[in-house]
Amino acid sequence: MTVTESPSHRENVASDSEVALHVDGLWKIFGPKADKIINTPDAHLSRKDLQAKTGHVVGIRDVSFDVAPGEVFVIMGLSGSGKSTLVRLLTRLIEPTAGTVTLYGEDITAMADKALLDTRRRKVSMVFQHFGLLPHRKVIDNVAFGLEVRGESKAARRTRAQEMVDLVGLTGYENNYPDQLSGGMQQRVGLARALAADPDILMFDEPFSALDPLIRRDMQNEVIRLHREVGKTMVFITHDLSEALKLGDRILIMRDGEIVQIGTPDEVVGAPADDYVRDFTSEVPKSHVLTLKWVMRPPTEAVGLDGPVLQCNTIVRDAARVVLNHGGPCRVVDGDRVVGVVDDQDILRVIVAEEGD
Ligand SMILES: Nc1ncnc2c1ncn2[C@@H]1O[C@H](COP(=O)(O)OP(=O)(O)OP(=O)(O)O)[C@@H](O)[C@H]1O
Repeated sequence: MTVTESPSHRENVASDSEVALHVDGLWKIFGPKADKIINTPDAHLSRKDLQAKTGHVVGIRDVSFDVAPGEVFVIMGLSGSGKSTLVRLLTRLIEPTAGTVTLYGEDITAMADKALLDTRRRKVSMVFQHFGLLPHRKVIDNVAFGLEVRGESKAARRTRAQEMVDLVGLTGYENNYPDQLSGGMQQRVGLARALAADPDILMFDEPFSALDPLIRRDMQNEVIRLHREVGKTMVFITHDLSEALKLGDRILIMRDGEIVQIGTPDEVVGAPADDYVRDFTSEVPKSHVLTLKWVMRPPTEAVGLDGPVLQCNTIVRDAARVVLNHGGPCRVVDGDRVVGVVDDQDILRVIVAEEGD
């Protein structure tokens, strides 16, 4: 039988039981007496009430999650939801008030300064909205900067930096200075610099927010391509839902410093945890995100069917042509197991509902 595979990069998520990043009970309360507040009932007051009562601000409240090796994990929320605080806590650029962060088995929260610095240099790369390039250094030397800091030889860092410049499509611009490049190209330098260190994990804090929409789309595609090529674990912060849905294997949605939902794009759109997420996702073109799992009917009608067979993780839009061409019900499988059937009506229902949105 022919099985139509979903082309999604989401299949790259490691099924490995090893965890790349483990975050457990993480809190950040801003203010001089945060330590005193953490284990009291006050810690559970709303952000507004705690601030009114004590002058302290809850940045992050009891956040726990795991990121799998090779996963693209997106943290998404509106302004003030705590995204930047959370990503800074992960490498202790901000000290947590409580909780632990473990990177590939190493407890970041317990590290002494030297070990922490070493971890930041060797195991984690950050990409920020403001590229943070050194203006007096050429592209190649910006890309090599992290390698220089950690003492690699000039020849080794040149070779590595050139490979990274080529990887991000900047061949020929090695000797330019940052101000001779467009915003999109400067962010490519930022990506090359982050990858040059061969880190265990890449963290992106709203890297494309300052770019205009077309360049932004190019850069998102670039991240997808680079992820396919290098397979690194990525934590990506954004306030943009379409960016989150496009890039994320899973998405963590935050509000007021708390987790509202963690799920795959189709889970977030197909089964929003509450009205807040439902509101967020109401404008999303469902056929671009939902998989057949969400639209199929029970497999009872599958007996005796032949014709096309589709994997249940195929995006509805990608399955539409096959199903509509076939005309009748098609089997939906999970691996080899038949889990449902889908016909043209099931597909059209999603597409028509989308037109009505
Ligand atoms: N140093 C600080 N002192 C006091 N409060 C802070 C501090 N840093 C952040 N906050 C507060 O913590 C909350 C979360 O802020 P954070 O910047 O992490 O949100 P965000 O989701 O990244 O927002 P944005 O997208 O606007 O940057 C906000 O209420 C903010 O005012």
